[in-house]
Amino acid sequence: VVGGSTSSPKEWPWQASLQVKLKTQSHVCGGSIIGKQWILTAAHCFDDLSSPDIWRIYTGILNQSEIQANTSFSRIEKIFIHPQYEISETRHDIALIKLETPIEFTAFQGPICLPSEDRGTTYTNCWVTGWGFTQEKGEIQNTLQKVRIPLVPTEECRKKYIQYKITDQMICAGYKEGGKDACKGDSGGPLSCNNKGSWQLVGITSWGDGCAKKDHPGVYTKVAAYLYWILHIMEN
Ligand SMILES: O=C1CSc2cc(C(=O)N[C@@H](Cc3ccccc3)C(=O)NCCc3cc(Cl)ccc3-n3cnnn3)ccc2N1
Repeated sequence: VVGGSTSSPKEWPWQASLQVKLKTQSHVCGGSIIGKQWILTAAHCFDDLSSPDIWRIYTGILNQSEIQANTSFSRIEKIFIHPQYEISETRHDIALIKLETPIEFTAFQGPICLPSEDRGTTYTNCWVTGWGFTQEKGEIQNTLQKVRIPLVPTEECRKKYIQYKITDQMICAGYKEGGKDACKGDSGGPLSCNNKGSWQLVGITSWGDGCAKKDHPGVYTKVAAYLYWILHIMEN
């Protein structure tokens, strides 16, 4: 996250850190708890890391330094990639993770609501969170960062991204002057919006042209456009 600040404990209890252990272990993507056995994230996180066995899912943590050899984590039972997603494409950048065992909900880890039906609700209090870089040439942060970012109307976003396709299943967020944005390591994480006191998972951090550049908003998978897919997978 560029231009953000340090989060407090229990502020974003749905935020997960999706890590891969090969010879070494590292944070790869963010994710959001949407059920006791379910994490919603981005499909591109699994582009060449598709085996469930190499993943370690950490929930209820604020600092990466809390992760030691003896820190508990969840294993992946199954990864559901959206059927229309294509590797290194931007469309349908959404994936559901089913955990091997359900996690308990506490003040430190618990679910965020899925948005209600896509009725064009205007969200005015949206935040991006993650352990990603604070600048393009940066590094993974120890403490979970947060930044408030306004949504950008799709038509305006299309004007900024002429050479890309901004679909109706994407949502843009950013400041005209830049300076605040998601960045490397934040993808898969939540764009959380507080609507009348309840936090809703409006977007999944997906892609952008650089980080926090003027006239280059971040692009998020619009969760409301995938409600039927999400609920179908969770129910079956
Ligand atoms: O310990 C480490 C070493 S460095 C490192 C890099 C990344 C990374 O590039 N992630 C990409 C996505 C990715 C994930 C897995 C494999 C390959 C790529 C990302 O977050 N990308 C974020 C994409 C993005 C989204 C928005 Cl909304 C706005 C701006 C951007 N950015 C544009 N340029 N940089 N960020 C993830 C974890 C990492 N952990």
